[in-house]
Amino acid sequence: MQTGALRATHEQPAHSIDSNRSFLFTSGERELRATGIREAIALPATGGENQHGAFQAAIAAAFARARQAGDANPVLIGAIPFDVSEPSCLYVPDNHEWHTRPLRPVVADAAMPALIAQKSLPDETGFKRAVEHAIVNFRHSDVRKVVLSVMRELTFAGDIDVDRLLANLGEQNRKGFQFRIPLPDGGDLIGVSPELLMRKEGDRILSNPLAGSARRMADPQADQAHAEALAASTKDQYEHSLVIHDIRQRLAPLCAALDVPDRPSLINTAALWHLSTRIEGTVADPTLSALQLACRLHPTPAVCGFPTERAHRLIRFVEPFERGLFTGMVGWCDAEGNGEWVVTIRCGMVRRNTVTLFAGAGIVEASEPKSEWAEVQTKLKTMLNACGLDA
Ligand SMILES: C=C(O[C@@H]1C=C(C(=O)O)C=C[C@H]1O)C(=O)O
Repeated sequence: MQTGALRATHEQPAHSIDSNRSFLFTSGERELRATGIREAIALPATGGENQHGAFQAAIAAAFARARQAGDANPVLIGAIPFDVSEPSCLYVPDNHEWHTRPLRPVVADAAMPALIAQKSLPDETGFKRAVEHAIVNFRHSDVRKVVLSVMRELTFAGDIDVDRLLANLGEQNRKGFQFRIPLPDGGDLIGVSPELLMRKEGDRILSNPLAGSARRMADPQADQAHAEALAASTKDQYEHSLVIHDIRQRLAPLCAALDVPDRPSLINTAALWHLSTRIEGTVADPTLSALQLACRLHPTPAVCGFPTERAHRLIRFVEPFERGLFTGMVGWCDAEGNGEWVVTIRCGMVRRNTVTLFAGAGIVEASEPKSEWAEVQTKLKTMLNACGLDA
């Protein structure tokens, strides 16, 4: 087979993964369902914005093989980690279909097995210390923002029904992008992301970064007050503006037109309010793919910090765990370059009876350790609630 060299080093042989594994990606009223693994691509996405680099060449070759095998319009679906030098988790599935999303019934949480243990890494003290460390670092360097996160490991009394958990997740944010991606170790990455990194359809592109967050409240007046306070917060506006500045800088040279609103608007999920900016444009070279453009933006200061490289170094220094796929990107694309890639947040890895959750928060000089801890706990709620648990 032509791919021999690649497979030997970076690709997971398809036969080592259960061919019945299933994939899901939802977007608005549409959902992409796929089954079976025609090919798995683990090649790191380093240089992924470059059309002629090894990564894009491997994907083009996989599409060509799928077409040769009779799939007229193959898709690529999967996830790319936060650190693009780590293996990708991408697949060309055997079969895929687009559906209109069914209206799912609310599923009773009682179906989840009992929680028997949970652990946060770092714990509250460790996280607050990391935030303080970052704030001190801002005063002595030109790093302006860093996103720090926590990992929560949950152990249940029995195996998790992934379909049931996914159905519960859908209730947390119907407007969000739901996903399920099989992991090479037999687990599944699942989540419901509110954040669109890149959508491309023909020559039109859309990116909808989020940064700046506030907790939703049960009382409508208090909820509205939280939203207004977020919109008026200088700290959150600043955090947001660093993301928009970076995305604009990266996209502008590639676009014939680019519309970046002057001020963010507010969006919400069941648990959170966010500052949001819809950046729309037209690419100058229509052959640029959604995945190339997503690789050009990733990791944005919404999940890494600013400036990117130095923030990334600070994360490696202070975070006591590997992020893996968390704060990477997840989505799909076709051989014509259309596709959607969202930021891998509000997510977890399900492996038999364990669920590993992640959440992060953007830290700037005006941040307070206590409120940043509260923010990551609120972000964990999306997945915790789907597991039938309180934060
Ligand atoms: C990192 C996460 O979220 C990111 C950080 C945000 C913030 O700092 O306000 C908001 C949305 C996301 O870009 C997460 O949910 O885990």
